[in-house]
Amino acid sequence: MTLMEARGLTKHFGGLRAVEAVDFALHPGEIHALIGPNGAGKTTFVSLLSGRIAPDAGSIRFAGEDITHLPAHARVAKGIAYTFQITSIYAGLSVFDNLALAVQRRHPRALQAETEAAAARVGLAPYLDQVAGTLSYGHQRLLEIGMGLALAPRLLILDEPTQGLANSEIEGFTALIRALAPQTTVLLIEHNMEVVMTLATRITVLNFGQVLATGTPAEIRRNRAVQDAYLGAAHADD
Ligand SMILES: Nc1ncnc2c1ncn2[C@@H]1O[C@H](COP(=O)(O)OP(=O)(O)OP(=O)(O)O)[C@@H](O)[C@H]1O
Repeated sequence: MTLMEARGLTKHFGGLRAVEAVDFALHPGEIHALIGPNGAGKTTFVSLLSGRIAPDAGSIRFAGEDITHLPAHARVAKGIAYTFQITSIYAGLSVFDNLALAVQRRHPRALQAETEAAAARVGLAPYLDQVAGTLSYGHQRLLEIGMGLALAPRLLILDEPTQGLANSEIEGFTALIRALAPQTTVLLIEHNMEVVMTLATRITVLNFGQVLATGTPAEIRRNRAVQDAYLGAAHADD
C-alpha cells in the first residue's frame, strides 16, 4: 500500500538533470527522510510532489489518484501540505491570524479554539498576539509547521524544518513529528543526521538527481554507496 507514488519523475533545468527518472513510494503513516548532498535535487523533487513546479516527464499518484497535472492548491485540498525552505508566513500578521488563516481553510466549527489548539501544538501558545515577523527565526519555522498542520493534512512535506532551530527546539520538533504518526504521513528533507536517524522510519538518498538508496536508518548507515557519496567515514561507524 502506498500513499504517494512517483514513477520516472524528471525535471531538467536547461542541461542540468536536477531530478532524473525517480521512482519513489511513500507508505501511509511513515516518517520518510530525504537526504543527499547539496544540489542533489531534494527541493526540486518535493516541489514536483507538491505541485510548485511541473515535471518534464513521469507521473505522481496520491491515494490512488493521478495528480501529476493538478495545481498546488488542488493538491493542498487533497491533503498534501508543504512548508518551504524559506519561511512563508505573513510577517505583518499576528501568530493567531497566521494560524487562523490556515485553520479556516478546512471550515472549522470553532475557529478561535482550533487556532489556539494549533498554536499549542507547536509550542506557540504564549505568542498568539505577537506579530509573526518579530518572532525568533526558530519560532517562525515552528509557526510555519503549525500552519501546515492546521490544514490537518494526510501528508506533510517539510523542507529542512530544523534549520535555524536551537537544540532545545529540535527536541520539541522531533516529539511533535513523532506524535503525528500514523494519521499524518511525513516526508522531510533534513540535513541533521541525528534528527534523520532518530526520527525517520525510512530514508531515501538522492545523489545527482537520482535515487542512490532507500531503506531503514540502519540499512542506509550500512550502505557503502551512501557512505561514499554522503555520510562519510565519520558516520559509518555510529
Ligand atoms: N529554478 C531553477 N533553475 C535552474 N536551476 C535550478 C533551479 N532550481 C534548482 N536548480 C538546480 O538544480 C539542482 C538541484 O537543486 P535542489 O535545490 O533541488 O537541490 P537540493 O538537494 O535541495 O540542495 P540543498 O540541499 O542545497 O537545498 C541544483 O544544481 C540547483 O542549482
